[in-house]
Amino acid sequence: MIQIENLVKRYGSLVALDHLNLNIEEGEIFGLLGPNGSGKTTAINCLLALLRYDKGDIRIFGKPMKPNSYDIKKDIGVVMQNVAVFDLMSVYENIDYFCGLYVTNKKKRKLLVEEALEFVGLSDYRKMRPKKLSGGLLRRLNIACGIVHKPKLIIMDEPTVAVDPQSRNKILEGIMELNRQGSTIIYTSHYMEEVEQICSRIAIMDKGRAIATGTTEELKKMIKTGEIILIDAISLTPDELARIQELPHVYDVSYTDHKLKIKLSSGKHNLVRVLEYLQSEDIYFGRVLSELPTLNDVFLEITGKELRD
Ligand SMILES: Nc1ncnc2c1ncn2[C@@H]1O[C@H](COP(=O)(O)OP(=O)(O)OP(=O)(O)O)[C@@H](O)[C@H]1O
Repeated sequence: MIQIENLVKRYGSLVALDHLNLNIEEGEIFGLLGPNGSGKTTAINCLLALLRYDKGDIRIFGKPMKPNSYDIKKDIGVVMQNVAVFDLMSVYENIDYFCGLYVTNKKKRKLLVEEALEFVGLSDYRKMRPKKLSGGLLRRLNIACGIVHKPKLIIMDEPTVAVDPQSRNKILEGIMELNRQGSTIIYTSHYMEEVEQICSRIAIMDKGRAIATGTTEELKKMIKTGEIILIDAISLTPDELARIQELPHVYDVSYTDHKLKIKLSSGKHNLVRVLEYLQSEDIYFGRVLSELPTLNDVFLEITGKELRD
């Protein structure tokens, strides 16, 4: 559905997109995950031909995307990072206005606006002006305006930033529902939990490049870490620490403030082996946690820095 090839965008001497390559298939919820400044919004703006770029090719629905590609644009719904609605119009009028940009038939429009209101849970707020809505409800209105015409492709740029948990869940459920109804979705975020929860495939972005692309499982298999064991309230001698380092699959051990963190590659019985060793040496310990790697670990291992700010 979308092909981005070798996309380069510079702002003066700053390279915001550095030969970005992406391939997005019909039916996906495709996540662009990256820290602030990694180039997600720039990529979206180039994709929508809102921003000129220096090099590269963008094709949507098999056709080259240009600023005047209205035949392509009519099938795209956009929910931008900054809320863009009219303060002097009510909730209903706002959604109706955006719908009217695509749908001229009044009857059909009324039906679509009612559906969008229901969909984002704003039916009871239809007469309210946007200024009276809470931050979360305002975001939901922003979404309703972007999706009301039922586009084939929906692009959402960080729609849950600074949103309360209730609205966030509503938004995430809504995105999955839109996808079930047939829309392909591109979703940018710097929240790895959200992206893991809803996206069928993810491109991890850093410094304007997609440094890894795949399903959550595929991304996690790209790194050495298969399991992380955390043990609290433990006292170890340097010898004992060295023995733990030698256990099978262990490749990194850190020990500070009586907290032990062991990184292991995937393998059966990793935790059992560690616990058996501690027991055999009569070493006391507190809480034990065994965690699977997160997308933050993927980012950390590939870039050497944390995904979180
Ligand atoms: N109009 C602009 N002029 C100059 N530099 C810009 C402009 N827009 C973005 N940049 C820079 O380009 C880089 C990529 O920014 P972009 O907004 O695309 O990142 P992002 O991943 O969307 O970040 P965020 O999550 O903060 O929105 C950043 O270093 C940013 O400072």
